[in-house]
Amino acid sequence: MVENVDDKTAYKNENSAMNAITIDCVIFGFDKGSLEVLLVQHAEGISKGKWGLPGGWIYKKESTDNAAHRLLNELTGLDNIYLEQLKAFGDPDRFPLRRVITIGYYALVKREDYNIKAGFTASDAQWYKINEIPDLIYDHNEILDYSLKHLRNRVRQAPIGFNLLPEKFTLLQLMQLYEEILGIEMDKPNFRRKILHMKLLVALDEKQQDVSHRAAQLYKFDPEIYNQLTEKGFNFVF
Ligand SMILES: O=P(O)(O)OC[C@H]1O[C@@H](O)[C@H](O)[C@@H]1O
Repeated sequence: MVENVDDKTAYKNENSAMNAITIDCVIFGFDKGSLEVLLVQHAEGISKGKWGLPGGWIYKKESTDNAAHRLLNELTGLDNIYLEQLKAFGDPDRFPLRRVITIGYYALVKREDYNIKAGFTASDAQWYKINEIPDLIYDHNEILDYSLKHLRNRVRQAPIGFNLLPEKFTLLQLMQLYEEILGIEMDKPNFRRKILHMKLLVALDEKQQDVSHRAAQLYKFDPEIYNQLTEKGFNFVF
């Protein structure tokens, strides 16, 4: 029990906390081989007309996790997303009017599985390619950069991102997924050797269909090894 804090002070502190903590969500989407981020255009307030990450204020009787899901849903229509908390961004000058700390959340989704619809305080919601991000409000470009670095570390340690591919895929599709998320170019024979060495893939007795070039072999993930690697983690060095 904290001493010397009367009810009035506690009430004041609770109110000030509600005005000093916000949520921001970085939603990465993968679509046709390209990595994108979901942004919203503000319809009101000091950032009217500008683009930023979907986020905002937390209700008094709401957990931060619930606030993240609610805000994302109200602003963009996205629902049932697995959001992971990233970290708090607390630069004293990050918000122009007063001290506001924001809690970052992030997710990586298959774009085609979701429909976007702007609502609440957003006039528009759009996916932006990762290398075509405009100037965002407040510190949102920094939050996005931090999230991207985090995502890049994560894909080297766990088989996240694999669920962005179709059930049956070619080695080239898998390599392109890694290249796009990591923002690097890979050597195909090297990638092939290393990925096959992990025994994570099952070669199918099937080839690509309806392609103009030479049809490539199709693979799928071995679910048992996939789960083992998800639990234990790995170190993907290409
Ligand atoms: O929606 P407004 O009031 O412009 O933004 C206020 C706060 O909500 C968050 O998204 C921002 O990062 C900021 O911390």
